[in-house]
Amino acid sequence: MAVLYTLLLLVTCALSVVMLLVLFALRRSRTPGVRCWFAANAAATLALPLFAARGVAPDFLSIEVANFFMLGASGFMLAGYRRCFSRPVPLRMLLAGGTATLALVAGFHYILDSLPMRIVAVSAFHGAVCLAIGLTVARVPHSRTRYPFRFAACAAFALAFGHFVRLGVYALQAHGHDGFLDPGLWNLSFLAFGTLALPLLTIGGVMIVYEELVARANELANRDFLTNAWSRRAFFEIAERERNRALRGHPALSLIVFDVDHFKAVNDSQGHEAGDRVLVGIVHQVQSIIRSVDYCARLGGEEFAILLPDADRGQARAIAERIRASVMEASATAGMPGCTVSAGVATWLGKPETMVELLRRADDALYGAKEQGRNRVVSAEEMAPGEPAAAHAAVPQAAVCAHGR
Ligand SMILES: Nc1nc2c(ncn2[C@@H]2O[C@H](COP(=O)(O)OP(=O)(O)OP(=O)(O)O)[C@@H](O)[C@H]2O)c(=O)[nH]1
Repeated sequence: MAVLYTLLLLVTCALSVVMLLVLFALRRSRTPGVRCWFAANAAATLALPLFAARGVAPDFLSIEVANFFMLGASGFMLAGYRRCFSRPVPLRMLLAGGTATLALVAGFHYILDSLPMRIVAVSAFHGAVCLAIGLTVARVPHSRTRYPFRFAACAAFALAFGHFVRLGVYALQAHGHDGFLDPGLWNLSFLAFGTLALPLLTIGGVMIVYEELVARANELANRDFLTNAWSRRAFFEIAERERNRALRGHPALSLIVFDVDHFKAVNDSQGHEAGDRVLVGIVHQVQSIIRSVDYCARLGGEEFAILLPDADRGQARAIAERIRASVMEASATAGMPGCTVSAGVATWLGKPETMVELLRRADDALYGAKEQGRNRVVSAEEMAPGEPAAAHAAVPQAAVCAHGR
């Protein structure tokens, strides 16, 4: 049986080495926490062979030094999770708890030699750390709906529970034993359970980092770098999704396309950087006007689209009008001299109309607004059939090509 315990400890050590290799691959993710998790597994790889060497190596090494590294491993694991979520690391508390635990371990070794009491002391520390990890993850917004977060929180709470049961069992001396490597159901179960602790918490952390990296990559792909509006690519995906939703019983779906008037003149007179600031300022204003369910996307250059789910013709026009008035007002006060926008509004005609066709109608209305003198809103319905400004037909056509419709 002693061989089985030693084997379990060495398998745990091997798992920590595997975790080190996995974490090494994440070193360039620049995610806070990865280094701490790496340190946690490195500390465990040092501690576990020392535990396994009990009876062979001097007691000081297999008890005090081994526990020193194992307590450090727990502390680094918590620090990793705290840093990962930009939460402060309770360094003083960890140091105080770790030092007190280590003092108790030494006391229950040199003064009153009691293995159960040493186990009680370390279980209290490891249990508290796991509980703190579980609470840290569970408090992250939306953690309940995201699998990696649920996984890490459940693992941490289960491990905390296991440590506290272990503490209780040894505190009550429910099971008599003479040594760490004694054969016994409790010993074996706790050791087998403990084997999973660090790997489980590391895997939870790695899954969270992976999820965050995917979210970051999506954000980069879907957002316009300058204005943080949705990108053109994301716009067509969102538009298709909203059209499908509209087909399922929410038929009111409208689109505003707007464009900054004489923007070339802004660039030419005030410089490209000032032009950039104008674009950012306008999107900022639009975001403060539209509803949380609406989507503002940059189609290219100084042309933007706003998709309005559950908005009929009148509501869409009212929102476009508010945007136009707000930009004009800001142009007088907020460092965007002479800046106005023209907008075209179109409301989805139902099943036969594709999003590209809707965009074409909104675009035609926009160019109608430009032709009528700019700084105004025109609805697609106001345009006579066949009126689309031929000079601008190339823009929607480009969308047709890009999206295969
Ligand atoms: N600063 C800045 N300028 C841009 C950006 N993208 C496109 N532009 C400029 O936007 C201007 C668009 O000019 P035009 O297409 O002639 O349009 P306009 O001057 O706004 O005229 P109308 O739309 O007819 O009112 C060009 O000068 C482009 O260089 C950008 O990201 N930043």
